[in-house]
Amino acid sequence: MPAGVRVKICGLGTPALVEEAASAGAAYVGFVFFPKSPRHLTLEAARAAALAAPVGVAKVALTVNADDAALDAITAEVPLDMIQLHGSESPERVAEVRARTGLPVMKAVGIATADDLAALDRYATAADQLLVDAKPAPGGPLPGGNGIAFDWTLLKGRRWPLPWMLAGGLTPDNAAEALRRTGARQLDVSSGVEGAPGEKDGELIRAFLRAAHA
Ligand SMILES: O=C(O)c1ccccc1N[C@@H]1O[C@H](COP(=O)(O)O)[C@@H](O)[C@H]1O
Repeated sequence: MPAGVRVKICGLGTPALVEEAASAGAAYVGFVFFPKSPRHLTLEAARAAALAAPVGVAKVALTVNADDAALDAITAEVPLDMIQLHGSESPERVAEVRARTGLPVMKAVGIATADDLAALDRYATAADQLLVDAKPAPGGPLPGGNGIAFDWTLLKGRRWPLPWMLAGGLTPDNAAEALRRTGARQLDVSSGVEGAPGEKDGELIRAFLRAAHA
């Protein structure tokens, strides 16, 4: 198991869960701003949760094709360290968001087949990090957070000149295998540490972090 693995726990909704994730060793905590998601937060709730993050734990806002007004409202209210773009934002839009917010941007790309990997290269100069996630089923309500894994063998021999995270269907039971099989040094998990959609489970969060850091 590689040392120094960094884990993002996404879709946290309360200060207590942020504290729990941080004390279990999360490097990033994620807050979802997407009304169709069961993890969507009001600005007020996100602010309270973000303020509970200890120094050194990166606070990430997840948005999906957010316009400037939405980004301005989020960044004005919530103390943040990174923006995660999880929609169909172009490389140009990634650069705009980076310039507008003054924050590093992580761009998510959905993978189902080898053909999807080319999209990652398009963001290599615009984004600060890449998030390699499973592609959602066609017509699905959420572009992520679906608990679906993709074929990790597609990543064999693939590397990018910027930090990247693996996401999609990760759980405490498959985190170690995911690290081993993909060479990822960062993992992002949401539904795999929930007891029900949108309901984070402290024991699952701790189990995931134990598995990733073992
Ligand atoms: O978590 C959500 O509700 C969500 C909504 C819209 C876009 C992305 C979302 N989550 C991200 O999806 C991946 C994978 O999640 P999962 O572990 O398979 O549930 C992860 O990067 C989340 O940040």
